[in-house]
Amino acid sequence: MNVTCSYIYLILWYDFASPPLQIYIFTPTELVPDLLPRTRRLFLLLNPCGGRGNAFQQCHSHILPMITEADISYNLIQTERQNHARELVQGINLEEWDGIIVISGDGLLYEVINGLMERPDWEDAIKMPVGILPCGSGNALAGAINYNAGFEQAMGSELLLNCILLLCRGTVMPMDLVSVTTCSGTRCFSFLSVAWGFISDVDIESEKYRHMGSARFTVGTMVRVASLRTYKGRLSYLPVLDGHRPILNGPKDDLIPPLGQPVPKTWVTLEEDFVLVLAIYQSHLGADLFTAPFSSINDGLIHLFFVKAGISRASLVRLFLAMEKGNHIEMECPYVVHVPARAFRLEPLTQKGILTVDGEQVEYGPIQAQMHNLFLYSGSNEIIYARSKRRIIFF
Ligand SMILES: Nc1ncnc2c1ncn2[C@@H]1O[C@H](COP(=O)(O)OP(=O)(O)OP(=O)(O)O)[C@@H](O)[C@H]1O
Repeated sequence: MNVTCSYIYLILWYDFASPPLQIYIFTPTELVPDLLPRTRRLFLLLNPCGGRGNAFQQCHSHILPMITEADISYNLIQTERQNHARELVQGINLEEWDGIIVISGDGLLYEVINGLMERPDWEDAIKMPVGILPCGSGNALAGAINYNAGFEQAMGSELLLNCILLLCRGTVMPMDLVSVTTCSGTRCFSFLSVAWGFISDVDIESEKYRHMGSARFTVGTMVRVASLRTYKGRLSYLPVLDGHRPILNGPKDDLIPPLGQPVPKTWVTLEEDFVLVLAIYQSHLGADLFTAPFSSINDGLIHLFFVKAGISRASLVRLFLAMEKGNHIEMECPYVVHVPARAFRLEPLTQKGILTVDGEQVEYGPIQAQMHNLFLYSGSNEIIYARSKRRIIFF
């Protein structure tokens, strides 16, 4: 049969971006390679020091065989130091890649997103899909992606396998991105959380137990519960009054006045003794911490949680245990408050403390943040992609 002339060619392939199955019917006289979907090219960044330091082994035993099978081509670079990934993404040619994937914890993705935003062509750079294959300690974004994709909550290799499958499948979806300004005026971009008090203390103080993997947080929690501290601070936020998202014009912070100027009168301000303040925009704070069950990857909301002083140690432990399955919301503990917001400002009034953005320690002092729903760096499954004004992820 001469297929190059008088027959209609029926070519079936799976279009990963528009499930389920798409049928493409061609009536050409010739099959040309341009008509077939191009092999995806991914820029893989591996942190050999993330989590228990086994990313390299996971890469060779699971990741590379599966993505090769999925006909994805890649360049794999092992990061050599902190901020290496940030520098690398500032220099890449965007045209050459279909996505940047970190094989690490959330910290490396934080570097990648901020590296992209620091480029002079950030408006194009941020359209680059990004993704995460969890090989860190907390793996919060991977936990959120896994949940969003409908998988059972998973940890370790199971979570990694789910995420590799989603990457191979290749769907993209939008994700929220928040700009955070610290006391020196430095601005960074955050996809996960801002934390102060108990959570950031555990995160940073448990670095010394890094060899334990995610168990480091359990040990850190116990240590911190034993010497429970409270922090005085002022928390102001712009509440969500209607169901609509504000119309924002790019990454200019148009909801928050500069630090040092008072917040608008429409904001709510409270001064308290806090055990913790957490602003989270994903469902998970760690792969096994289902902190904001009502949150979705692109709901445009900052979920503000705070725990007030007065909570007993036992209640705090119960809170974190229930959080594993997301049942802490039903506890209705009077010391625990949740408010959805568009923007917030946190002014610590206690002299010493730890503040983190996406689990990374930042300078201590007043900090504020706002949601940018025009640049949604999707995290959902694997790859985040910004299409025009929205950021989308590959599943
Ligand atoms: N070669 C390297 N040596 C030392 N540190 C590195 C290297 N490459 C990257 N890093 C740094 O390691 C830090 C932690 O990385 P990562 O987030 O991947 O792991 P994690 O902290 O164990 O996981 P998670 O953030 O999910 O808790 C990042 O801040 C990153 O800058």
